[in-house]
Amino acid sequence: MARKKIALIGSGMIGGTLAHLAGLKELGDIVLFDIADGVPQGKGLDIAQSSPVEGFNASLTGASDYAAIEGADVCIVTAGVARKPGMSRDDLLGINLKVMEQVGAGIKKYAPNAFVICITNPLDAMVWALQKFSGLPKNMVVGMAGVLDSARFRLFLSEEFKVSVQDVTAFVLGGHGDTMVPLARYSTVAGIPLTDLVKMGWVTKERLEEIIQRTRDGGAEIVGLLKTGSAYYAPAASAIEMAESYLKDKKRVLPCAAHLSGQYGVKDMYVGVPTVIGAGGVERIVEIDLNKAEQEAFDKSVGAVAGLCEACINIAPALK
Ligand SMILES: NC(=O)C1=CN([C@@H]2O[C@H](COP(=O)(O)OP(=O)(O)OC[C@H]3O[C@@H](n4cnc5c(N)ncnc54)[C@H](O)[C@@H]3O)[C@@H](O)[C@H]2O)C=CC1
Ligand SMILES: O=C([O-])CC(=O)C(=O)O
Repeated sequence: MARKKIALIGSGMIGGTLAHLAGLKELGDIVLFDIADGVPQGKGLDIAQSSPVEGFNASLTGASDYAAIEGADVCIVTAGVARKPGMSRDDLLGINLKVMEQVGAGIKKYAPNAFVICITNPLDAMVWALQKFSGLPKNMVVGMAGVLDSARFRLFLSEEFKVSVQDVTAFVLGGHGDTMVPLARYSTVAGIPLTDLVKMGWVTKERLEEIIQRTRDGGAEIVGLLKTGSAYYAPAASAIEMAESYLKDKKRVLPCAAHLSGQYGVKDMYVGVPTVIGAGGVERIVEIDLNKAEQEAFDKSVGAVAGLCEACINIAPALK
């Protein structure tokens, strides 16, 4: 069986890490694309030279011409700019929207059958715009954020409880911004909801709220430490988990920014919700029951994303 083809559009910090992980996991042959000529070629060659040592088989090439992504099975988009200390993700909207227009045209022309995972920020608005610019089916274009935000929540919880990260599950819904909604009721340690763990005395409500706030600020915490850009190891690992679920038809239940057409009362927007990712792309949107407080927090987050989509339409009226 021929290998799958994975196109990485944007070969910066996340793009390079994606290429390394996709190689190590033998997900397929990898094409790195970037407008910075030499960077995708250099990173591709460097990672290819690690393959004899690591023992993986994959071709890694770099390109600055969209023709190189022709026939890709998966495209992972990180093209654009990342924030620096003092900026919010939303400050990136204007510049990254223009990048999404170019990327959308490239994917439409050369990889119309791909499963597309957008990572570029502000995530929910950028994936929404990318789907429209590319014209690909809505179930084949998805945004990565919930897996990362949930991974951060899981890590912080595992450290608090001194248990394995493997035994902690978490769901973070809503937009990938300050209004994201980490759901205590649907996050568990070995199947026990956090709300029960509060009753069992494992953690106080106040401490749990601190952990939830740290999760919401997870991206900013790393931007503040790095000073030159934002997180890339965990974001890359999260997108690879999504790509693998598609390529291997694993049907993982993962929180992703997915196109909603009435689910959760939301129409024609991308917002983080639990999804099933398999060979059919986003095969299902899982509609969980939200209590009043959870619904209010989700609605507030949806409102923030709607504002960003409006801002996109003001810049690019064709998105309407
Ligand atoms: N969704 C999420 O959870 C996360 C999103 N991000 C976002 O991912 C994006 C990428 O982050 P990094 O890889 O750290 O940034 P980076 O700056 O290291 O890489 C971005 C790359 O995009 C390239 N690029 C710029 N304009 C382009 C264009 N028109 N066409 C093709 N390539 C272009 C640049 O040359 C650069 O190599 C940022 O917008 C960042 O905010 C970062 C972490 C998590
Ligand atoms: O914080 C940022 O700018 C990058 C990001 O989205 C994250 O790490 O969650």
